[in-house]
Amino acid sequence: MVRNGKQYLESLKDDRCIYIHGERVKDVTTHPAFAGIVQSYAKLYDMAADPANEMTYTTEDGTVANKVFMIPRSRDDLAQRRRAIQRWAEATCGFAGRTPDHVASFLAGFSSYPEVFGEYERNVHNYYKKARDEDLFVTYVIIPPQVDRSKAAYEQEEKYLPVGVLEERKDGIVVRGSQMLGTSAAVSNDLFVSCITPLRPGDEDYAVSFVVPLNAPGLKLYPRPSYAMGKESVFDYPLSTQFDESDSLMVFDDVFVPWEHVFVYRNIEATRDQFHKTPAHVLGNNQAQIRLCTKIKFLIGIARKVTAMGGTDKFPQVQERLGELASLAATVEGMLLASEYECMFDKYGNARPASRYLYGIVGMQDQVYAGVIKILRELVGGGVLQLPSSYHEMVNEETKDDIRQYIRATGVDSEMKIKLFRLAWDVIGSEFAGRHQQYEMFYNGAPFVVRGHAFRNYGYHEPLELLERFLNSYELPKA
Ligand SMILES: Cc1cc2nc3c(=O)[nH]c(=O)nc-3n(C[C@H](O)[C@H](O)[C@H](O)COP(=O)(O)OP(=O)(O)OC[C@H]3O[C@@H](n4cnc5c(N)ncnc54)[C@H](O)[C@@H]3O)c2cc1C
Repeated sequence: MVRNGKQYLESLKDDRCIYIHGERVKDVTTHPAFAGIVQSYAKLYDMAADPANEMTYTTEDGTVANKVFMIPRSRDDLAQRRRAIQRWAEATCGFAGRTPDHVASFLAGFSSYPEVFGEYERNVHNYYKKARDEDLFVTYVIIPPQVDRSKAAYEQEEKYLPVGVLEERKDGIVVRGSQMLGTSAAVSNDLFVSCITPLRPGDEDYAVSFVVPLNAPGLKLYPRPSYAMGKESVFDYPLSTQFDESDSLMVFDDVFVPWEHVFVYRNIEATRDQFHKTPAHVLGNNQAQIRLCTKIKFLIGIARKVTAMGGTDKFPQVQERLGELASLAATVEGMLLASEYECMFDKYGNARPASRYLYGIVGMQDQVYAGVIKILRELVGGGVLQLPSSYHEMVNEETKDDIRQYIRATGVDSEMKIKLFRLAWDVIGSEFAGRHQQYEMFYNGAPFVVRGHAFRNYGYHEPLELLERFLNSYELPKA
């Protein structure tokens, strides 16, 4: 089954426990902090449910599901999956990072490589099929809260700061503690919980993975401030109002998890292997790179239009900067397509995007995004700040003529100019924009972590062979 937007909205009315700006949220679908993103996600579900968008496929079990849940078995599967993910990314201009396709990719990866989960393998399969066939929106928290990064989980000053096993029961486990940083968790159905940072011997109580519904008793969400709230119009803040996914600290106040929702239990090796031995991490990162590629294209569109509007694109220096943007965008897209073209097949027949190219771009992502923003900032100049404080000045009889007269571009009316420059500000300067710079730098791990992926996945045999061949081609001269 593929849900539509209305079904998604209904599924969120479940009395989940969210505290924001001093109050407990009664209905996440109508609360001003979340209503914008909920509507945006509802549109994604409507898109997927519309056959014209070709986002569904028939599963190995004969059911019909969204392609974002697909286990790719060929290069063509990867391409089909990419096109489905790209449709969603285009609908949010790449500004929604934790759309349902992200964790759907992880779940597909888990289910496609069962041996890692040992006795819990059936739970993984069953849950994957449930999420796929009920079209569930699953998000994740896989990072312990920031307390003391120099210590192992078991060495922290209290036992249940990161989430860990409090009690084992006949019918399941009880967990206590917290985890960062649930992007979109407030507006999803289920939460996958685990730990992707390295665990050490002694950390067994934290070496778990499981899923819980967002309304599980004892589960509490503390989102950061909303960037949508207080923004009166989409015109003034087109991204903040529509795509603020929210990020929440998740608190597990003795949450019960039935055994059928446990994937890994007190097993350090399996906690690590679920991400890196299965295709989960590559598929999740492949989704993230498809989104990034779309986002950068969108930003380049803004740069191109801003410079054309101001006539600056006629200057060679500006063309050089646009060329720099073009190179960055083409590098991201090229690496994405190369990872698909050079995909590898594991022993279960899963098609995995080639890690050299995938992690090559993952390792540069913070620099690429920061580079694009820097150039865009340079190209828009102070134009983003010579705008009136809100759309009111554009419609108020007393002020609208001044605005129309002085905020303009050759051949472009003031409404179009302000619309574009407002959008540019929401990309480079608003709180929403700042959060996105933090997001692209950290959502996948700190920069030293992502560059570690690039280091481990490059495959140095080829350059070393090249080097050896050359070194062996000459010798020490005889005396
Ligand atoms: C906007 C946003 C959304 C996010 N969404 C999610 C989500 O949905 N789910 C989820 O699970 N996580 C999410 N995260 C969390 C993300 O995974 C973490 O931010 C990331 O793993 C890095 O952890 P940290 O932020 O605690 O940084 P830290 O690990 O504390 O690192 C901060 C800095 O300290 C230094 N440092 C720390 N440790 C070391 C070390 N061992 N060696 C050298 N230097 C070190 C580095 O300079 C590093 O950049 C999100 C983060 C952001 C910013």
